[in-house]
Amino acid sequence: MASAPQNPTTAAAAGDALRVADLPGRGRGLVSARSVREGEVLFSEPALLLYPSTLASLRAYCAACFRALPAAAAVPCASCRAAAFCSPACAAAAHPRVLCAALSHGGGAGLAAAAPTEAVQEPLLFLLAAYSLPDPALRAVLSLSSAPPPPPGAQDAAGLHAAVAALAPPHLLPAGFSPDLTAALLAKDRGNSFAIMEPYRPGMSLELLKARAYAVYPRASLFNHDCLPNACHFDYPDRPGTGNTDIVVRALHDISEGREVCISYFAANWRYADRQRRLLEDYGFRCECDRCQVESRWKDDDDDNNGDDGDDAMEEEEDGGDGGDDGMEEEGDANADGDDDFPHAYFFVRYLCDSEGCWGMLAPLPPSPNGELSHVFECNLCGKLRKEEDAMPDEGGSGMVH
Ligand SMILES: C[S@@+](CC[C@H](N)C(=O)[O-])C[C@H]1O[C@@H](n2cnc3c(N)ncnc32)[C@H](O)[C@@H]1O
Repeated sequence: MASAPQNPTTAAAAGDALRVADLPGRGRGLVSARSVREGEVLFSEPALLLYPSTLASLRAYCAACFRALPAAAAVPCASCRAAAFCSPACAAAAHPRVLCAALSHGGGAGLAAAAPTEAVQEPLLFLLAAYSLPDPALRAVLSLSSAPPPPPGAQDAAGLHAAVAALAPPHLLPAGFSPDLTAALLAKDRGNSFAIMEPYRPGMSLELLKARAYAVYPRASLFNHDCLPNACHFDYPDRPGTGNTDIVVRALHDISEGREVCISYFAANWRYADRQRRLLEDYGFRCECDRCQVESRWKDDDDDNNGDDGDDAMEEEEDGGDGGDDGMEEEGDANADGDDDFPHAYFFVRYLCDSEGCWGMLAPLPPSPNGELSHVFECNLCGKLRKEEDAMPDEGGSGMVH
């Protein structure tokens, strides 16, 4: 398996590829402002908010850039001594100040006591990072769309608010600090955070792929969902230079001007019932995309085989969702009565990674600066590079323009 490219943002065509549009029944969305070619980088953008996924990841990764900490040369944070940086430059950049103060609380034990499980650590670390933001950035987070309220018992917003109040010095908290603001922020996290995944290394079990951090990207948060997406995102946290935590979004295939550009909020091979449940519970809408319209007519979709774990989908992309024989569709799934009932089989063959146990999406590498298409596809989860002809020996161009 070839390694992932180190500079995947090259060859973005001139001119902004996307514009924001109000779309009936979908809120805001991103629409192509011109025709887009397969593999094109639609944009890359830095995070508005970046936070460690767990307390364990705080100890393993630089608190500023989230690269793995060098074993010998890590620079401890001079204030909290609990977080560390990979270099003096990152130490100078610092880490979120409310989080830093919370890490010092109780001689360093306060945060761990308040958040004993990873399920609590993630939202608490989010809140501590969000309450560290300067006012305009906090308002930008609050301008994003909100996830629906979690089911009763799923997230204790009042308890998380009390933990922030106990851990953070009051003078560091914003004027509007309140249980309502905390609940509003948590709804933004659930609806908009992206996982920055541990990059795949050859030989690594795909089950060990975890999020090392989560990030909120203001523009990428405007992507609506489609079960047959025409774009997908990549992260390259270990690439050299600045911008290693930037999100990179690439087109899966050619997109004509005026088309909405969508990503999938979870692995694209989930079954109809699981997709609908997740989208309704975590994002508050019923999906009526072309694929769902076809699959809603299938008679025996296995509703029992869902394994949905209730995690936030956009945020928890690393969990694969379903585990085991996991409610994921196989190409030519028995649900389909025949080829006519599975018109999107092409999509699965071309864009779904075929590495064992992987559920990533394959997007073409960007066209070269002179416009030549790459014909090599990169998986956004395991990093596999696959030649186009290896997926579809008898096919020529993509044939997909939407
Ligand atoms: C990450 S935001 C996407 C941007 C959002 N539309 C906005 O106005 O900011 C997710 C929310 O967008 C809406 N959404 C996303 N995909 C949708 C779809 N296919 N159909 C209807 N609503 C959708 C839902 O309200 C969902 O909770």
